[in-house]
Amino acid sequence: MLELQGLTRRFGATVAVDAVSLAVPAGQMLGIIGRSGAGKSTLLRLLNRLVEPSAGRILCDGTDVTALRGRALRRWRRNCAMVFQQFNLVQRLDVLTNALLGRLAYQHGLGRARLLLTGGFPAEERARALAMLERFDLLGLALQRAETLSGGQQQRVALCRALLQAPRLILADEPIASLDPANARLVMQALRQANRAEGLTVLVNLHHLETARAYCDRIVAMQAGRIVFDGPPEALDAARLQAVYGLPEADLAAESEAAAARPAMA
Ligand SMILES: Nc1ncnc2c1ncn2[C@@H]1O[C@H](COP(=O)(O)OP(=O)(O)OP(=O)(O)O)[C@@H](O)[C@H]1O
Repeated sequence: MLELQGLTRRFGATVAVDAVSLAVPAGQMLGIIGRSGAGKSTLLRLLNRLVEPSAGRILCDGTDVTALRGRALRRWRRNCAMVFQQFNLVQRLDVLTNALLGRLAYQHGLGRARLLLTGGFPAEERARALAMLERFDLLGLALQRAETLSGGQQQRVALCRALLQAPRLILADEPIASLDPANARLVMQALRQANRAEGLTVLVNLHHLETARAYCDRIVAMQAGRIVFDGPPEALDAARLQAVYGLPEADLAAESEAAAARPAMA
């Protein structure tokens, strides 16, 4: 169980995440929606401690994640695999090596440096990565450079890399915002499959309510850093959405598409 208690993050005068409290049972696939600037990315970045909270706590199975330091913090970050809108693959490396980078989280010091320099991952790890690629229908591309792949294929490689990290949580920040509908579907199916098959908890930021409805167990809607809806997909109908955002679903989708077209904030 992941628990956020009054989690808050301020950037100067902006309250990006405002006293968010949320309990996410293990194995749940949670979709987070909201208008641009609602605080969705900041919330995910708080969870893996890429961003530090201004107030509040994060607990995972009773452990205070907000207090972790050093090796324990590294272990937590390994437990939280991130999937990004722009895939973040190393373009000049092949697909197999990109997937294997998920295993780097288990190496430190000299061992890590050696792997980075030589790419010489042990046979057992390579076999594991190949099996993962096969599972997501990418085996035939294993030796191709990442830069030769379509966006949808790249995102599925990024998901393989995340799963090879053997995480407990997947934090996916608008994973399909740069993809066409067919590729978006494949990536969402892959994410859902990882959630179901491995019981992984998934928190996924999405622009499209329809996608969140189709794939998630639960939807949280954010506005100005706060949670304004939290419930099952079927409870978030058009009327409720209009009440939450003050605009119809079509306008929300159009606004979200415009936001996705803008370059992501570093
Ligand atoms: N590093 C930062 N420095 C200053 N302000 C920031 C920073 N990161 C986020 N913000 C601000 O915090 C608020 C929430 O931003 P965030 O990126 O979390 O929203 P979002 O819902 O993910 O938006 P989008 O869908 O456009 O990515 C915005 O007002 C944003 O400008």
